[in-house]
Amino acid sequence: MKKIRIAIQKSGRLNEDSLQILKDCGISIDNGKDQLKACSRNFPLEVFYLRNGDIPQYLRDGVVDIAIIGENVLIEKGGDISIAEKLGFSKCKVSLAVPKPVKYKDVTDFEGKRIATSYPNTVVNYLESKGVKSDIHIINGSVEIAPNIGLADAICDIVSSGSTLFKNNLKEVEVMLTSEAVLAVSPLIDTERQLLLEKLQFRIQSVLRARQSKYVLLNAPNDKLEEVIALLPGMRSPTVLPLAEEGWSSIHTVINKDKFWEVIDELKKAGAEGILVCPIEKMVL
Ligand SMILES: Nc1ncnc2c1ncn2[C@@H]1O[C@H](COP(=O)(O)OP(=O)(O)OP(=O)(O)O)[C@@H](O)[C@H]1O
Ligand SMILES: O=P(O)(O)OC[C@H]1O[C@H](OP(=O)(O)OP(=O)(O)O)[C@H](O)[C@@H]1O
Ligand SMILES: [Mg+2]
Repeated sequence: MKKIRIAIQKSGRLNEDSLQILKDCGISIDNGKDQLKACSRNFPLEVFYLRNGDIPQYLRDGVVDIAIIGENVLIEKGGDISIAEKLGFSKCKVSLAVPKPVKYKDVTDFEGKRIATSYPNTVVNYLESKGVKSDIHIINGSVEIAPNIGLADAICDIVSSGSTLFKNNLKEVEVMLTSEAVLAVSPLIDTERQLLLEKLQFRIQSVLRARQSKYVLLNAPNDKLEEVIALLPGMRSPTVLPLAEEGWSSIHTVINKDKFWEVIDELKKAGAEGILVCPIEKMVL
């Protein structure tokens, strides 16, 4: 039987979360340190540990079938490669920034300016779409220092918390794109491995759904049930079970983890007590 070949980042920001999502999908990987290739014991899958920036080419050549990679890298180097799934981690933006004291009007301010970046295609395409032509300087790391050492007038790089920009006295002036980790697919994947991809995607979707949700249990007096239930959008409708104490019920439901904090005060006001919130491991619809 063929194995599906997945590329994940060898080391860096995506490595740990990529391995974790495979683990949450019940896929165990024999992971010797410093190995470049590993196999799963319980799923027909081979893992290749590669540099993030090299992955689009491996996908294009069909050396790997799928990959976990930053969407921003696909936009820069792999416009032809399709995305099977957004994975919800490593969220960031790719933005243009200028020194804080610069008075910024609009994107035409970049006309003829020197921009340092590791994302030349992304910048050129963005500026071209606005009819702006700049002078692009490609550098591979510590991009934010470029304006301070006189190498460039502006930069384009990843922004997350904004603290790297802040430390270098820069301000974000244009957000070109938002990105997160994605599951990307080689255009050359064969039919047999496509079926394995579908199995893997089924598992990933159950894991991602579960990560977004909480299992909530609470008690409420019977005369308040309707009011409490109206506040709880569940998978279908909540389970209601009688408590040993007469006149009270226990309500069980699944709720979006962010939604829970929005309704907690209202639930208490409506008469809910003993509220328990539990993690969900997998969620199959
Ligand atoms: N500060 C950040 N916050 C959130 N996500 C980020 C951040 N920086 C990078 N990322 C995301 O993680 C990906 C990997 O970033 P990382 O810095 O680990 O690797 P790299 O140096 O770009 O790649 P390589 O593996 O080729 O050395 C980026 O492509 C981006 O999608
Ligand atoms: O807005 P922030 O939260 O400060 O994050 C943005 C920074 O994170 C990334 O660098 P990283 O730490 O990955 O270092 P690198 O340049 O060595 O890749 C990116 O290149 C930015 O410099
Ligand atoms: Mg980085």
